Amino acid sequence: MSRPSARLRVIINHLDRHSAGIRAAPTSAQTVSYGHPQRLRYTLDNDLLTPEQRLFYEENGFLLIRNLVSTQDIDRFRKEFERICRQQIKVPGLVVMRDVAIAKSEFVPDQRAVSKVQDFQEDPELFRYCSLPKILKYVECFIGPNIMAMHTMLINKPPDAGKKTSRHPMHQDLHYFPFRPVDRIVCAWTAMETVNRQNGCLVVLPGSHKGTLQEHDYPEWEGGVNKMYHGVRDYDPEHPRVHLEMEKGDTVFFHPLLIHGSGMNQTPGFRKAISCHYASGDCYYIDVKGTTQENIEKEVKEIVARRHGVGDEVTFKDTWEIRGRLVQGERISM
Ligand SMILES: CC(C)CC(=O)SCCNC(=O)CCNC(=O)[C@H](O)C(C)(C)COP(=O)(O)OP(=O)(O)OC[C@H]1O[C@@H](n2cnc3c(N)ncnc32)[C@H](O)[C@@H]1OP(=O)(O)O
Ligand SMILES: Nc1ncnc2c1ncn2[C@@H]1O[C@H](COP(=O)(O)OP(=O)(O)OP(=O)(O)O)[C@@H](O)[C@H]1O
Ligand SMILES: O=C(O)CCC(=O)C(=O)O
Ligand SMILES: [Fe+2]
Ligand SMILES: [Mg+2]
Repeated sequence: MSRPSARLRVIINHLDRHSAGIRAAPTSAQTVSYGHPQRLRYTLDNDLLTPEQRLFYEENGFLLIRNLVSTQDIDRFRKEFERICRQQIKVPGLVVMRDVAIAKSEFVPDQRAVSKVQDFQEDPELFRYCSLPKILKYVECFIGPNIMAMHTMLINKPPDAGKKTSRHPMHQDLHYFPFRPVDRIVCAWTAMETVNRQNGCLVVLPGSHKGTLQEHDYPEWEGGVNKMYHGVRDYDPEHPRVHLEMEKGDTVFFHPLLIHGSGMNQTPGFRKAISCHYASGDCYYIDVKGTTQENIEKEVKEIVARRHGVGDEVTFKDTWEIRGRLVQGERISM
């Protein structure tokens, strides 16, 4: 086997060939602090990723690690989710979402109708996922040692009710985030059971993380679209895509500009996954006024106003600052 440094050089040469003219010339400060100036842009120097894994993330915007989270942990997360659905515990701040096809029907929804819980940062059992050392070791490779858990979800994709509302339109997660820099944000998404095309696995557009943030809107889907499920406008269904079929415990890390979605669940089971979006403790908030993110800011503020009876004094930034939790290192500017 060749020495890692030699293999890394091969990767850097490869990246140079493929990105000539795309990246700005590095400043001398960047040359000093990174060693591989601006070439390995999406990953940081670390002892965990192989050069091949680094190159894969650099080029594709995601990295799939098989069998990362133990069956025991996942079974505990599932039990806790069931306790929440049965309303045996109440978690402050938790958002429980039902599929729009069920929410809008006469049918009185029982616990099986929960399609997603979000913001479980106050549930110690579910939040354990966000602090798992094996997850954080990977997260550190992308965003560095100061790690904030910004957004948490357990997705329980329901059997499609016949209107294709169980789909998640193609989107970039950055659309929802008023913080930067973009390359110091990463999502960890773990399959809680076999996830395949039948039950609606993640679908990604490899390399789309190298683009910019696109305009997002509700897709024009006949059967309806779930609240806040914006999709990239002018999505081209012909674009090459990859279906990420995963087994229980497999975990994918992906960049917030990676265009992704998930297909409909054509099985009778509820497809489960748990995820957390992390940002570096030295990220900073931006004002989204005048940007494509204005529409999601408006919607979030309306929901917060309705739920908490507050007005304009609660900002988009506030809603993120309140939810963010430090899981490693220092909270510097978040
Ligand atoms: C990277 C990451 C950030 C990306 C994402 O997370 S994308 C998805 C983002 N999703 C969210 O943030 C969750 C948003 N959902 C929520 O906040 C809630 O579930 C709400 C939609 C506000 C509903 O909550 P809640 O008020 O408790 O429910 P209610 O039963 O009282 O319903 C109030 C009105 O909302 C409607 N509704 C409920 N669930 C959905 C739905 N899934 N899609 C569309 N409309 C829905 C419901 O029918 C009702 O409408 P009206 O009867 O007032 O017309
Ligand atoms: N018009 C559209 N706009 C935005 N996203 C779309 C559109 N059509 C499909 N998608 C998205 O593309 C992804 C794949 O959807 P689809 O329902 O075809 O699933 P699939 O996994 O390809 O299923 P199958 O195996 O049946 O082809 C999902 O994220 C879906 O929401
Ligand atoms: O689990 C899924 O279907 C993907 C959800 C997703 O991408 C999101 O909520 O941002
Ligand atoms: Fe997403
Ligand atoms: Mg399809």
